[in-house]
Amino acid sequence: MIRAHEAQAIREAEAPLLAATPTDALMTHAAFAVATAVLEELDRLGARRSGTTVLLLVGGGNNGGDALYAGAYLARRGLQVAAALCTDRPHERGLAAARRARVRTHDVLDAAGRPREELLTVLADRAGVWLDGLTGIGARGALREPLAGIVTALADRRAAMPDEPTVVAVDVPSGIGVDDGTVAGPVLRADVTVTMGAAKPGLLARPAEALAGRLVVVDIGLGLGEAALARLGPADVADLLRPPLPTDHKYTRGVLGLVAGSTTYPGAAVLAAAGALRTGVGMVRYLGPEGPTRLVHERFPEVVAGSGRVQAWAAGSGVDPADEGRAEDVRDALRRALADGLPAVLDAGALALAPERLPATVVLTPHAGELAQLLTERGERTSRADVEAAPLPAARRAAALTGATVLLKGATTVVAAPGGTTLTQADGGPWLATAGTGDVLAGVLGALLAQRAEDLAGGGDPDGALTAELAAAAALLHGRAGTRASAGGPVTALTVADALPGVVADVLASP
Ligand SMILES: NC(=O)C1=CN([C@@H]2O[C@H](COP(=O)(O)OP(=O)(O)OC[C@H]3O[C@@H](n4cnc5c(N)ncnc54)[C@H](OP(=O)(O)O)[C@@H]3O)[C@@H](O)[C@H]2O)[C@@H](O)CC1
Ligand SMILES: Nc1ncnc2c1ncn2[C@@H]1O[C@H](COP(=O)(O)OP(=O)(O)O)[C@@H](O)[C@H]1O
Ligand SMILES: [K+]
Repeated sequence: MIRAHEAQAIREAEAPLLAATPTDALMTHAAFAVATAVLEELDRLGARRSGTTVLLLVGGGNNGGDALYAGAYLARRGLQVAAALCTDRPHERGLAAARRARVRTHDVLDAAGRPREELLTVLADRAGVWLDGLTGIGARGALREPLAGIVTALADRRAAMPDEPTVVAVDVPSGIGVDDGTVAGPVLRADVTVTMGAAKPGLLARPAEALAGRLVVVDIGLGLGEAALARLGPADVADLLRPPLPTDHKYTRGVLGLVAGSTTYPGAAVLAAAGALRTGVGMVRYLGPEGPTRLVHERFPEVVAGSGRVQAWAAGSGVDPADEGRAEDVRDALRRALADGLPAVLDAGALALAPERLPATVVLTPHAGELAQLLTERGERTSRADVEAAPLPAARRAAALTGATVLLKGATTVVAAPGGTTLTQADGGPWLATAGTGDVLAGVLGALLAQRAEDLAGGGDPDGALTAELAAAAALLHGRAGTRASAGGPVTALTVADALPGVVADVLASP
C-alpha cells in the first residue's frame, strides 16, 4: 500500500525531528536520496556519469535547499553541476555546500527580478538532467512569476530539444496542488519524483499524477498518523478477498442480485454478470426482461433468473432511467438493499434514481460526466471538465453530499468514502476506455461486496472505510484484467472479464 499525507501533516511530523536533529540533517538526508535517484536514473538510461551535466533549478525555500545539497553530492561523484538560482534568497547553507563542491551557480533573475531567458536557455540546453527544486510542500496555489515564466520557458525548450533532458522533481513537481492533485498553472513534467517522508495526495491523483513520473518515496523517519489517501497493491487486495473455504457452499460465498441491462442495452446484463462470476461469487441472481435474460443464459447458464435471498446488489448498468419499467426494477432493488441493510453498487442509470442520502455501504460508480450531473442535481453546478480538473475533490464532495461511497472512474480511479477514507488506483491502461468495461467493473465490485457482506450488512462499516477498500480492490482487479487482456493491444469488455480469474489467482498468490 502506498500511503499519502498532506503537506500540513508532513510539517507536523517533521517539527519534532527538526528540533531533535542537527541543522539540515533531514535536508541532507533528503538530498542524498535525490542524488541517488539521479544516479540510478542515469544508470537505467545507460548514460555516463562523467559526461552528464545536471542543472539545479533552485527556488527560495527548503525545496531549493534540497536541490543544492543534492547538487553538491552529484558534483562530488564526478558530474558537472550547474545551479540556476531562480530566487534572490537561495538556501544559504545549501548554496555554500554546493559552491564548496564546485557547483557553478548562476543568477537567472535580473535586477528587476525577471528571468534572463538567454542564460536560462544556455544552461538548460547544456544539461542532460534537470533537477526541479523550485517549490515543494510550501507552495500555495499556481506558480507565480518569475517561477511561472521560468517553468513555461523550460517546458517549451524541452519540447524543442533533440534529446530531451531527464527531469527529476524534488518532493513534488513544482506547482502541483500538493494536497488535491490539481494543476492550476505551469508545471514541469517530471520523469522521476523523489518525495520526502511519504507520498503526497497530489502525486497519486490526476491531473498532477500524470506529471510526476516514477515515484520514489524516501523514508526520513517521520512519525506520521493516518494517511489522507492510499493506493492498494496486490497484497492488500489479497487480504480483502475472501477465497472459498472447504466448508463453504454457494450461499455462504455470497449471492449477488443483479439488475443490469434492458431491452435497449441487453449486453450490459452479460457484461456485469461476467464481471461478477469471473471475480467469484456463490451465485448471481438476475432480474430483468426476457431478452437480456435469454442473452445472459446463452453465455452463463449458471445464472439464476428471478428474485430470492441475496447478500449484495448491483444495479443500473445498461439501464435508461427514462425506461419506467426498468427504473422501477432498480428502485425496487435499492429499496430492498436499504431495508435489508445490504451493500450495493449503483452504476450508470441507477445514479439518477438514487435518493438524496444513502448509507456508506452503497457505492456509486460514476464516470466524470455522470459525477458532474450528480453534483449538479444536488445543487452544485459542475461540468465534466470541472470533474476532470479536480477528480479527487469532486469524488470527496459527492461522498459528503450523498453519504454513499463514491468510485469515480477514469484513467486513475478515485474512491471516496463519506467518513474520509480515500483511495486512488491506476492499474489499467487506456485500452480500457471502451464501451462496456464499466459494466464489468460493476459486476466485479458487486462480487466483492457479496463476498464480504457479513462485514458490511446491517450497519457494519458506517463510515465506508471497508467499502471504499473493496471498491479500490475492484478497480485494481479490473485494471489488471484490462492489462492482461490487452497485452499491448485493444480489448473488448468481455475479454477483460475473461482475464479476471487469472488476475484473482495472481493477486491471491502475491507476497
Ligand atoms: N523542513 C525540512 O527540514 C525538510 C524539508 N524538506 C523540503 O522542504 C520543502 C518545503 O520547504 P519550504 O517550507 O521552505 O517550502 P518550499 O516548498 O520550498 O516553498 C517555499 C518557497 O516557494 C515560494 N512560493 C510559495 N508559493 C509559491 C507560488 N505559488 N509561486 C512561486 N513561489 C512560491 C516561497 O516564496 P514566498 O512565498 O516566501 O515569496 C518560498 O520561496 C519540502 O517540499 C522538501 O523539499 C526536505 O528537505 C526534508 C526536510
Ligand atoms: N484512459 C483510461 N485509462 C485507464 N482506464 C480507463 C481510462 N478511461 C476509462 N477507463 C476505465 O474504463 C472503464 C470505463 O467505464 P465506463 O465509462 O462506465 O464505460 P461503459 O459505461 O461504456 O462501460 C472504467 O473502469 C474506467 O476507470
Ligand atoms: K519541486
